[in-house]
Amino acid sequence: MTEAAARNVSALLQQASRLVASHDETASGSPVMALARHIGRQMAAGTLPMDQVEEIVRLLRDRAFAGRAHHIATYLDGPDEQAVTARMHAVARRIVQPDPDDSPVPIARFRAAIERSRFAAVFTAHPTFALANPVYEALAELASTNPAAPPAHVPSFLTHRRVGPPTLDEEFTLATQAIMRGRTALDRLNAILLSEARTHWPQLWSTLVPRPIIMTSWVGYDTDGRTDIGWWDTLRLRLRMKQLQLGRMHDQIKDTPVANDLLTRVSAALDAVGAQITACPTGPEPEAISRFADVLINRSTEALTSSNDLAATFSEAIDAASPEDKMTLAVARAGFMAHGLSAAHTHTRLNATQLHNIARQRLGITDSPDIPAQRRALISRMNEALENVTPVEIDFGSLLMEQASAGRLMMTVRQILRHIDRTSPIRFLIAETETGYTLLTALWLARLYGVEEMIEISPLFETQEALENGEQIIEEALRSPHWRAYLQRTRKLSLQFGFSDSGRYVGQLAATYLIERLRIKVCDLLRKWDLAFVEVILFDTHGESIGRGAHPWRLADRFDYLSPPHARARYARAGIQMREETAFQGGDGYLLFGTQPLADATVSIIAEHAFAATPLDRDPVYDEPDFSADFFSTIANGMTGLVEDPGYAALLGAFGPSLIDKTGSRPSARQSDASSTVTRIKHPSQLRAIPNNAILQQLAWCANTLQGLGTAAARHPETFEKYLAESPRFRRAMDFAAHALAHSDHGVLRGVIRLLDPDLWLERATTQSDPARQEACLTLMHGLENLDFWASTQAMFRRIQSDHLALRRAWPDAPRMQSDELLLHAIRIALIEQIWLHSTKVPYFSPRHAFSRDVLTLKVLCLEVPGVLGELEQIFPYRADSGFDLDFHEPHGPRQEGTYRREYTEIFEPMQRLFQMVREISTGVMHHVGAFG
Ligand SMILES: C=C(OP(=O)(O)O)C(=O)O
Repeated sequence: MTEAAARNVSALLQQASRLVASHDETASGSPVMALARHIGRQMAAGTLPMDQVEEIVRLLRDRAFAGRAHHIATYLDGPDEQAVTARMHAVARRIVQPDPDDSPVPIARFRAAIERSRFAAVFTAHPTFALANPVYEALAELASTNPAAPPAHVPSFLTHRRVGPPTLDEEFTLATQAIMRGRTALDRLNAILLSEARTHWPQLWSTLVPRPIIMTSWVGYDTDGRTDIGWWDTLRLRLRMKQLQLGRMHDQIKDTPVANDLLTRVSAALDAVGAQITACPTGPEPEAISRFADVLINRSTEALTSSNDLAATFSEAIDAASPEDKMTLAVARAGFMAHGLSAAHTHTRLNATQLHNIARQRLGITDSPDIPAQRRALISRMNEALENVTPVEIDFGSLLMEQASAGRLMMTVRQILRHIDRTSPIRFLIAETETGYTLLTALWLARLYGVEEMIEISPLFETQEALENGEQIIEEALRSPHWRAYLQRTRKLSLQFGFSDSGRYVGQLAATYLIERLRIKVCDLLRKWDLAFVEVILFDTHGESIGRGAHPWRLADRFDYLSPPHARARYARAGIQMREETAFQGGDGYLLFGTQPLADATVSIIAEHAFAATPLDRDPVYDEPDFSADFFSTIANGMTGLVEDPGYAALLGAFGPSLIDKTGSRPSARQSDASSTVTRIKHPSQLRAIPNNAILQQLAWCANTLQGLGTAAARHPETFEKYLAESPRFRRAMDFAAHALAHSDHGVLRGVIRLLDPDLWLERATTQSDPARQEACLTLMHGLENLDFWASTQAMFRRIQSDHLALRRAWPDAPRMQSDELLLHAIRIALIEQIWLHSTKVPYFSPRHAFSRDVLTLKVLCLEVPGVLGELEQIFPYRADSGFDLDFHEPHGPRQEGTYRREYTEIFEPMQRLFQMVREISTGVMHHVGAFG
């Protein structure tokens, strides 16, 4: 860093620290705005040139990056090799000997404990791939070195941003790299479980096939709200998973001489699967599909269609192996049998409306499931359909012709189960389920295609309606004899809870309370319907950030927060088996599997959680259910009020979306079958949860974690304080609020809102003596008047701030944003102002298509800078076209090159650089928050 930049950054940091120290919640102006103004003036005066700003931003970003690396290490309690091994051994010993003063359990009990999958890590492609891949890698590497403090030196990258959003294939590659590390960590755990067994049961241990923890993926199979994944993509990626699984096993056993038969079989299967992948179509082309069908179907025996096909050969090889090879083979078998013919299990997903569509098309059911009064009739019609349905055989031609997306997905599932892997069940997740009718429709469709026994139909509870009425939804289905028979046969009930969608509507803290309540009610329901023998699979799709339900400080706490010990104990007491599943989401979540030491540490903590004893511990918060109900419903009221506040949508839609890069192949808005895209956000539901939350983080107000909390705390100040100190469950929830407060600042939010206020620009125009500058401020004032964000955002700010003041009164020592982060925000406000002001210097141009001067102003105010610069490049071409150098069959004459070079160097290029820094700051903010979205 240059000396001048270093001087500037230290002066700015001092100012930011003074702001933090002043704790001035009540200041009527915005101190952050004052800092931003100071930066802006220095930039305009040239005492803080752009290259220094860039240096300062990178410095602050790198410090945040170092802090994040350290945070990941502490999140995993230090990925230290010895500690991880010790943790895994302790788990194994506890299973063998739950009571250290008693003798070991019989092998049958040990077998029952480890041969049941009790936890799944689900790798999802949620779009949180916010950083460039080498930056993620560096972050994981630094975290793996287990620094006792944030590292002093970090790799210097010009930018932490991606070049562009990842494609589905890239997401798949990143997911499978993480999954493979997870599998290696599972092997390590399984080896420890087996060696512990060997010391107790030297003759029998090698008959054990542990699978307590498994890996699962939905990358390529989750089609909820996206129309860009064709069934051929799903099949191709599913075959790739098979190839990875077989290849992995091949490598594990290739040096064990007794496994020759096995190796020959696996090599042949790999050849066949390779050919199937090569033949995969890339679109709905009948001839290509017919060729694919030939290879897929006619080589399926060679490619293996069940892991059981290898069971006998595996056992023979293990029996014949040397003691050392026995362990190698037993571990390989465990991983293979636990996952079937895939590197990870398969979760597919679609939206409830897609199922309703197919029922309308095929069964003529036109009533709307959204109208409660019509549901009883709908359900009875679906029961009739279930009664009368006759399974149909399909081929790829049927799939090719199918128009309904739900039909296509179920047929794809059928083809996987028929030709790729017959014995591994497939999860069928249904987003936005709000009625039991949806579940019965899925069952009807599964029965139609003959896959009922092999799919795990799972509602996803994520809307407010679903969280509040989840038990009625399940009971609606349970009243159907078909649904009960389905549960009895499969002996499983799968449920999914969406933490971020629910959190953004009712508030993150209220959502987890509702989810916990629902979990307990499901336990009661199963007993009521004599289905306590059914295993309950609870899949939590939380993300890595607090806004998406991830505990901010420790992975162990994250598990206890998602799945509170109290609820687990209720299941244990009712004798109901439970499998927990938890999401590791694309980009951020894969970091916890980003190197082998991190993956090992993560799996060891999962193992500790999965085998933790579940006594019905006394947590005082459960003694006062009235307090919890009132406290969390006050939060829900506060948040639902905010969600409906037009100022909130205006805030999210103003320039928030432009602060973040596109971070995945999934669109930011839910798409429907009849896809439509939203231009201006009128309601938060027009955004998906991740961008919604990411925008809040960038605007420095984690509203979805904080809103309503102040009012709730103010209603019960003493109880609030008491539970903060005494209740682990309550304390964990408040850790979310603490983290949110550490990364929220009312001054920044106020600053952003003030920026959108035409009054501010009028005031600035009034104080300007330079007529050009005055005109510039007035242009921005008019533009903001047209956008009309100001009145509603200011009203919304009053709502937020009054709740916040109540929270600070109830919790005076709650954390605050620190100076580095505050300074990043202040710089960004200054940069935004500079971009806006530069845009007013664009010379007159006649409107081109729909792009006029007014449109330019509006788009720049919403920071749609790349699009605007693209248009301006057409209007003011400043680059010579290489075509001008062609031979035009006369002597080469002069070219009027660079006509608009001045505009380029004085307006467009600075705007471009400023905007790049605006987005670079976003990566710094993300490092502080510890996640995207
Ligand atoms: C399931 C969720 O994510 P999404 O629906 O955005 O995939 C959620 O966590 O709310």
